[in-house]
Amino acid sequence: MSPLPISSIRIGKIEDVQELIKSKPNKVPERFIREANERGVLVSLKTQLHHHIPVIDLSKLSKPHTHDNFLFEILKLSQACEDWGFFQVINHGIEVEVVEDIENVAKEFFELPLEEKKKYPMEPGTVQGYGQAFIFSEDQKLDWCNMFALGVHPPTIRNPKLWPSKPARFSESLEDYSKEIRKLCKRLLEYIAISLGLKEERFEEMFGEAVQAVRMNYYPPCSSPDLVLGLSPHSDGSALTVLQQSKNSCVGLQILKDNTWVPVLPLPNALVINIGDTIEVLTNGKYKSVEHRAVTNRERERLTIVTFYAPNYEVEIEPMGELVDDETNPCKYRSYNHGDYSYHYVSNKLQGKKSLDFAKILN
Ligand SMILES: COC(=O)C(/C=C/C1=C(C)CCCC1(C)C)=C/O[C@H]1C=C(C)C(=O)O1
Ligand SMILES: O=C(O)CCC(=O)C(=O)O
Ligand SMILES: [Fe+2]
Repeated sequence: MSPLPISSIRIGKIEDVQELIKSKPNKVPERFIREANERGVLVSLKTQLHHHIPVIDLSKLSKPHTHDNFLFEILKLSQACEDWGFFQVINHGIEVEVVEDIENVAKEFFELPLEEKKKYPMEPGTVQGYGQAFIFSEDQKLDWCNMFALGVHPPTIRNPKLWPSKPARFSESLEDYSKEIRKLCKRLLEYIAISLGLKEERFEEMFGEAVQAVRMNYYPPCSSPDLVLGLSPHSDGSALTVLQQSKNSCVGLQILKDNTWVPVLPLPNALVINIGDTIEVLTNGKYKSVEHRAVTNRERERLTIVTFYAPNYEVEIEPMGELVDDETNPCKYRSYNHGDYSYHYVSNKLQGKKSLDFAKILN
C-alpha cells in the first residue's frame, strides 16, 4: 500500500499541540475549535454510573472451572460485540512489566524535544511517523493530539527509518509488546469465532499473515476542553483494536451509543478491545464497529497505545456465508480486497463510519 502523492496535498501548518501549550496561549487557536454540533450530546453523570462497557474475564475462557462458566463468558462476549462493539478484558495474561514498559517508553518519546521527534515525520498523505494523520486540506479542523504511528507486522509494512533511536529501549519494548498483543488478538479472534458458532481457527485461516500497526496518541491538557476534540469520531478499519490507556491518563475515550457519547471508564490492568470495520463486514453487521472519539481534559494529559490488527492486504473480504441468509439476513456488504480498503481508509479524513460506505450494498 503506497502513500498518496504528497505533492497534491496542501494541509497548511499543523501545530504541534505540546509545543502550543508551552507558549500558554490565552485562546485555543481557531483551527482546533469545533462547531457546537460536532461536540454532541454526552450522557448524564447519573447514567454514566450505570452505563459501563462489558468486562470479559479471559481467565474464564482460557482456564474455565466448568464448561458452563466458559459458555457464560462466551455469551457475554457475543452480547458485547453485538450491543456495544466494545469491551474491556481483564486477566488477559500479559505481564504487567510489558504493559508498563511500553507506557514508559511512549511517554519518554513524547517528552523528547520537538527537534528529536521531527526526525520521524509523518509526511502528508502517509500514516506512519510523528505528527497528525488524516489531514487532507488546509481548512480541515485539527485534533488536540500528537500521534506517533508505526507499521509493525509483517516486516514489509515497516519503515525502519521511522523507528526512533530515543528512548533507547523503544524498539525492544515495542517488539515485546507487539508480540504479546498479537497473541492476544489471535486468542480473541478464536473466542469471537466460537461466539459466532464457527470453528475457532476460522479467522486465523482467513487472515493469513495478519497486519499489525501501533499508534501512540498523546493528548495534552487543554484550557477549553469543550471547544476541541482529542480525536475526531471514527470507526477503526481494523478487524480488532486493542487500546491501552496509560496509568495516569484522564478519562477520554467515548463511544456513540443510542446517539449519546458514553465515556469508557478504564479498569486497572484492563485493555479495551473494539470491533473494527472488517469484523462488521465479515459478520454481515451482526458484530458492530462502533463510532468513538477522544476528548481532552483541562488539567490532565492522556496517553494511549493503540494496536490495529487486520487481515493481510492480499485477503478478499466479504460477509461469511454462515452469517448471510437471502431471506432473513441478506448480504449487506460487497466483496473487496483488504489492501484496497486500507488504502481507502487512510486516504480519507476520520468521519464517523463513512469509510465503510466503501463496502456497503445500497438498496
Ligand atoms: C495513523 O494510523 C492509523 O490510524 C491506522 C493506520 C494503520 C496502519 C499503519 C500505521 C501502517 C500501515 C498499515 C495500517 C494502514 C494498518 C489505522 O489503521 C486501521 C485502518 C485499517 C484499514 C486498518 O487495518 O487499521
Ligand atoms: O485515545 C483514545 O482513547 C482513542 C484512540 C482511538 O480511537 C484510535 O487511535 O483509533
Ligand atoms: Fe479508534
